[in-house]
Amino acid sequence: MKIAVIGSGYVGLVSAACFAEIGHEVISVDNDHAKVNALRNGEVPIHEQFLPELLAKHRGKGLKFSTSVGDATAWADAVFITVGTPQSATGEADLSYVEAVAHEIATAIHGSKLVVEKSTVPVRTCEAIRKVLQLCGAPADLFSVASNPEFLREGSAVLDFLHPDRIVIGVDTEFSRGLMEQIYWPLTSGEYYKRSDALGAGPRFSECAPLIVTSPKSAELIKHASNAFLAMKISFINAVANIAESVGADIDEIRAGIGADSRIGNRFLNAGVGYGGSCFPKDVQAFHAVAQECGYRFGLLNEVIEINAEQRRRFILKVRSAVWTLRGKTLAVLGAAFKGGTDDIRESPAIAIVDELLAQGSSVRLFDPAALPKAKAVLGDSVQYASDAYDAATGTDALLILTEWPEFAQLDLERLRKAMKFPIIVDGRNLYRPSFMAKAGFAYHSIGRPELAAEKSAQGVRRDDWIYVNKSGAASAD
Ligand SMILES: NC(=O)c1ccc[n+]([C@@H]2O[C@H](COP(=O)([O-])OP(=O)(O)OC[C@H]3O[C@@H](n4cnc5c(N)ncnc54)[C@H](O)[C@@H]3O)[C@@H](O)[C@H]2O)c1
Ligand SMILES: O=c1ccn([C@@H]2O[C@H](COP(=O)(O)OP(=O)(O)O[C@H]3O[C@H](CO)[C@@H](O)[C@H](O)[C@H]3O)[C@@H](O)[C@H]2O)c(=O)[nH]1
Repeated sequence: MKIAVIGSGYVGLVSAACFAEIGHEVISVDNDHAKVNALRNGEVPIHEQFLPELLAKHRGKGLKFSTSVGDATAWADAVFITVGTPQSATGEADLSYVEAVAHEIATAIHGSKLVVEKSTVPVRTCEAIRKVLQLCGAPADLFSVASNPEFLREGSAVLDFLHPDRIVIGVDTEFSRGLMEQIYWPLTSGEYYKRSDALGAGPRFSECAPLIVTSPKSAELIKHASNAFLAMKISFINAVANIAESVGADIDEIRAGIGADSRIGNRFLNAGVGYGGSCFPKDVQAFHAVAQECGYRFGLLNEVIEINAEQRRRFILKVRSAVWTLRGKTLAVLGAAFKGGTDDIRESPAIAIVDELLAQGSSVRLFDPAALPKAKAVLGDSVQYASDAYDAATGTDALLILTEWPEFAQLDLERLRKAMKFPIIVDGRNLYRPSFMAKAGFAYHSIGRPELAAEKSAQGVRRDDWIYVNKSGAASAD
């Protein structure tokens, strides 16, 4: 099958590489000429596991790059739209990029064509795309429009694409259903997983990817509802963590107790500084706007958003409690990305927290394994950039963990403690057990878990005298 993928960002590039991996001929298109040139020259614009390997394997063979939507559309059987749908000033999704691409596609529809909407969009966007294509002169009998929402997560995008929990196709013609089924057949039949070079094959994954066939409108709603539900899970556990914190209970124990109920499950119940990224914040807002437009007041989503915002504010107060006053303090910050495994800082809680710490008079020494170049682009020289976690910790009053990178959960604590002026850690991702950290000589503060005094006598532990551990989670006076 010949597939054009319009937009070579996180979703477009990963989808294009994976479509090539499962045997299709693919053109990945972007209107950013520098990006396309870089891709042609073998550069990989984003940090994503297995993406460099897939690009190297298929570049110039099953996978080509272009800046022309028209040429790629004219050549392809199916054209996937994967451009951004950012949040507009009023909360709803800004569909101007999708619309612009639809205009370009329309002019190149001369033979039978399937247009597939893969960006995250409000319900009825497929309908709108169909109208735009017709208005721009594409003959109605030559094309179909389908919805195929994408559920990949950054950091594990390639494996998520190749081993999905489900593939959702929203179709309303036999033609579009047939083509979509053909495109995903290597995954839904399990043929891909039998290949000796299949990525990520093994007992962790099922033998065939489940296919869910719906109407385009249902598919569009499935995507928004999925993201809103996952965001709700995170806000829910964060709210429970705040209650646990106020009474000295332990959110880890609570999560295990809740998650053992198979109707609930324990995934996506990690308390922390709240969700970020390019999807949840904008998609919860956009879904709320969709509900409003349908005449339904979806107040639950407002609460999800508010709890998430509150979580960042509470974290700042927690840091302030731990170091007494933020003014004049030097803080090590581990993590800039919105989550571990990615260099993406869009809507990152870490960046928002760093901004607030700076505003309240602290200095920051920042380290992230992948996101420093992107962090530099927004933070400039307002912070110092460290070469690793220990460099970041050197001479600091406290260390904050803001991103759940696996390597931040395996730090050499003795080395860290020696590097710091005072052994204080405020962990916004609950990466360590409090009892373990107390034994390692740290005043360790985390989210929704009991605070234990440092056990070892170490330089700076005398500070425990004035470290104010406020059980209600409220701020101490500055
Ligand atoms: N990032 C994720 O993890 C993820 C996962 C699932 C769904 N989504 C959704 O997928 C969509 C894309 O997200 P993303 O993170 O890949 O965005 P992105 O910003 O990383 O990439 C979008 C790309 O589209 C290109 N583009 C914009 N207009 C274009 C045009 N007219 N012609 C050609 N290229 C054009 C941009 O240059 C950019 O490279 C969004 O709707 C998002 O909500 C994202
Ligand atoms: O228990 C958890 C799980 C996640 N997070 C945070 O939630 C945010 C989002 O994480 P994640 O969902 O793993 O990353 P994304 O790459 O944004 O993926 C989400 O958004 C994508 C875009 O729509 C969807 O395709 C995915 O299915 C959906 O998981 C990050 O800030 C995480 O730190 C938590 O705080 N606690």
